[in-house]
Amino acid sequence: MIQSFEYALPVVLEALTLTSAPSLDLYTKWPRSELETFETISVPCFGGTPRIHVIISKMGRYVVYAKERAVAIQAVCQASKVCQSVFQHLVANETLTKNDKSPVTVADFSAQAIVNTYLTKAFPQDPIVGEEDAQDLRGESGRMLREKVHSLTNGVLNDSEKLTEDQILQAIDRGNYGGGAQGRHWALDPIDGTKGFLRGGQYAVCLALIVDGVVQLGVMGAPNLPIDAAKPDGERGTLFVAVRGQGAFQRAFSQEQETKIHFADIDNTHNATFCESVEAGHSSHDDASLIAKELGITRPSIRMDSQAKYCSLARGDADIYLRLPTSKTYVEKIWDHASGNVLITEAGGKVSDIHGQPLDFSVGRTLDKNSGVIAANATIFDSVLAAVQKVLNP
Ligand SMILES: Nc1ncnc2c1ncn2[C@@H]1O[C@H](COP(=O)(O)O)[C@@H](OP(=O)(O)O)[C@H]1O
Ligand SMILES: [Mg+2]
Ligand SMILES: [Mg+2]
Ligand SMILES: [Mg+2]
Repeated sequence: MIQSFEYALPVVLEALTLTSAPSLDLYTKWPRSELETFETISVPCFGGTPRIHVIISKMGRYVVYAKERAVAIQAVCQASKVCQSVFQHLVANETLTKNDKSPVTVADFSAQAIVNTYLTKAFPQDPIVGEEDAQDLRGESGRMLREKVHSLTNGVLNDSEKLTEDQILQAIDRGNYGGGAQGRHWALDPIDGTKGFLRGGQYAVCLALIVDGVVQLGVMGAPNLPIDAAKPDGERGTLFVAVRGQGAFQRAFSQEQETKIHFADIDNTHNATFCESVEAGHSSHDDASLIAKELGITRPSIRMDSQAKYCSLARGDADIYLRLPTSKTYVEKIWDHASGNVLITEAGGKVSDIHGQPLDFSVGRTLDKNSGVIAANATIFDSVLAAVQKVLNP
């Protein structure tokens, strides 16, 4: 614990100069009395130097989110490991069909148990909105799955962190928070794109920190995404990180050095590439092709599962993401978009729903006030929105 302002100041400045101006603005608002709540931790840092010490605050408002960033990265990396190993050994009875007919696997449950365990250890007061719950793992009918999730989860946690079956069920069910507009909570999709995961396509472990209804931090692990889209057969396993006001970064799973990422330069939609879900039931392919025509796009769409689409845009592999409603009743979930949302804005993009409204993460577990999603480079966003509105006439 650092007690003295004089000692803390240079280290605070060192930490803040690593980030962009908004964080420096935060410093000026920092009440002197709160300096006593700082602690020093070691985190992977941006571009080059392997590790530095930074100061963090335990007070929600004035943090640079250094500890949150480091913990989220560790949790997502460990959960991604489980997904990778499960994929190689998944057997038929390790996948269930949920009430909404969507699939869930032992990897989804284990990834949620792992991330929630790390979050709870580091931030015991923070509630979590997680996609899965442990209902199907309880009782005699859930025994086989429960045992499998138990061994997978403990396979990743180190000796001092090992959990009993009951503790694993509790960890998963810590994701039952209702969300809302006040305070901090995490949003977790342990595997986004479970269908992609099952077919060997793209999927992502997606974790976001939401504070007073606004996404502040997003970390995504995409185990099947090539580190360089220009080398599709090259190394796979890419981690994406964004903190509001501090930029967007990617790194390989295999190393800690991060690279700053940004949308591709584009000023005309004719030259754009757009991406959409593989599943026509998640986003209307027919409407997307009409919108593409309206925008003068000639390149075929990139169909990709999961929030890897947001990642692809953020590093310039594609320019537009269209998620166009296929039914009037489906409501998007916050865990399907929270981490992608901050990644897009930090990489120079804009996100809205089909009405042009920002995604509202303050209304609970769902994006109840929104319909569909559009993301694009800020330079062409207005043209894309206009085309969406012309075609859908929402
Ligand atoms: N009718 C629907 N419309 C839009 N999204 C849907 C949907 N049914 C399911 N989804 C969501 O689509 C997500 C996958 O998105 P994508 O098509 O971009 O890969 C799923 O996440 P999970 O795989 O985490 O369940 C699920 O939450
Ligand atoms: Mg699901
Ligand atoms: Mg999802
Ligand atoms: Mg999921």
